[in-house]
Amino acid sequence: MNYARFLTAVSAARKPSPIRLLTELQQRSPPSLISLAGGAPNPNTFPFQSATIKVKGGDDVVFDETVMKRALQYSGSYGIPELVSWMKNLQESLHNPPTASYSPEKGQMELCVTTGSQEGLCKIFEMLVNRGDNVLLDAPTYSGTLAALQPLGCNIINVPSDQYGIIPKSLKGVLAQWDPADVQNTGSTVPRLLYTIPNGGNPTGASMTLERKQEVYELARKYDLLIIEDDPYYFLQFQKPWAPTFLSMDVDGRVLRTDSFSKILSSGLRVGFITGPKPLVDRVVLHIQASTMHTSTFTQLMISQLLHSWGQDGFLKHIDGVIEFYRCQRNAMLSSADKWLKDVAEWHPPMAGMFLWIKLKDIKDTQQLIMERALEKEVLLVPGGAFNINSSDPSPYVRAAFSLSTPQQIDEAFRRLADLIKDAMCLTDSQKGRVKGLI
Ligand SMILES: Cc1ncc(COP(=O)(O)O)c(CNc2cc3ccccc3n(O)c2=O)c1O
Repeated sequence: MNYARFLTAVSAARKPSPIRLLTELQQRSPPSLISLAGGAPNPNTFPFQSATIKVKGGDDVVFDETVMKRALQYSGSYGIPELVSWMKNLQESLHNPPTASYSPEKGQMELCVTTGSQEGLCKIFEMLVNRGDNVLLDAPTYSGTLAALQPLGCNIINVPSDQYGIIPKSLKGVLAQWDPADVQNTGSTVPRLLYTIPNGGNPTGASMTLERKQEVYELARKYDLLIIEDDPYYFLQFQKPWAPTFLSMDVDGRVLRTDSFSKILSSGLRVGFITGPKPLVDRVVLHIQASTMHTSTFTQLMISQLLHSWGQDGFLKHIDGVIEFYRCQRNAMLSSADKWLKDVAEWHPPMAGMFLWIKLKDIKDTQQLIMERALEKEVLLVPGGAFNINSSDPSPYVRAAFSLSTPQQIDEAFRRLADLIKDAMCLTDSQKGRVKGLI
């Protein structure tokens, strides 16, 4: 892979920070080293002494005075070594990436910790996307991705998809407007990136099949695309075996995968991961050095202690409990949807994630209906337009999350939604004319 062709001028210009290099060096040196180098504050001046974080059904996370001093101090930009190595081992166990055994220049699997996968996405886009670039993704998509991408001034090209994710034949059709031979030419307009959410898509709940991933990967090889596999719902797949990932089939070193602990350990701790080819992950780390320096050492140590006490088996056992919770929530939402909405809406049961993507049958655009009239009925959902490449494009969909409300609240919410839709349908034609989005 020629990774240089993917980098923006800004990313290519990034250089290692000498100070950060010293921190990495010091972290790898024996305690006998005496450093007068780093401008780090003396932790003896910090007011926090120790901490014990109680863990449900497990060993507490204990920060004694020594650990607390480390937790409160600067750390390396890749992430603290013990967390990075634990995660690398997990990625190798789960995905067995071909790149794990590659040389660095060939795209060896590298991993860095990010402050949520949102930071990972933002820095990946800023590393790869120039103004005017063509970027491929299957819309509707996560609004946070659009928020990170659109200000970069790229041209987002939609790839048709359905409840099983990207439709390979449609991707082939979109790419057919370019000649793969043009790919390496400077000034080529061939897209260089394909972004997708392969499991429990946000907002659609769609999950890609292995066959589709394989076809998409082959097209990415043909047109030399990087695949950004944004997979925060990977651990929320309701059926096993979990779908093989793009990372697991990445023989070329063309997959950048973002993972997140938000849906399984904590969203407020803000810990995510990028796994991908070393030449690209290293560039993201240079950006981290110049921006946040690193994700909070305290939260990394907290999570690392937990994961080391659990081991991979304990972690996966915890995940099983999380999956059971969301499966019950999903089933509750599906049963309430059947009960209240089947005459006025349609949907596909999600096989992962935390969202139900509901198409209202007689509504052209849900924006006004939800943002004004739903609030009167005291029910809140996200109107589908928020997930469109052009948010002002009408959307007959609403996104309903089954993560936080109880089954009883979900049932009452859908009763109110059904009420709202029927009210809207009973409007006279002239009244309908005044409510934007009604067919
Ligand atoms: C596909 C996809 N990729 C990346 C992320 C970011 O997750 P991170 O690891 O926590 O940074 C997400 C998080 N999605 C959401 C977050 C959120 C936060 C506050 C309030 C509402 C939120 N809604 O609605 C969301 O969908 C996601 O769905």
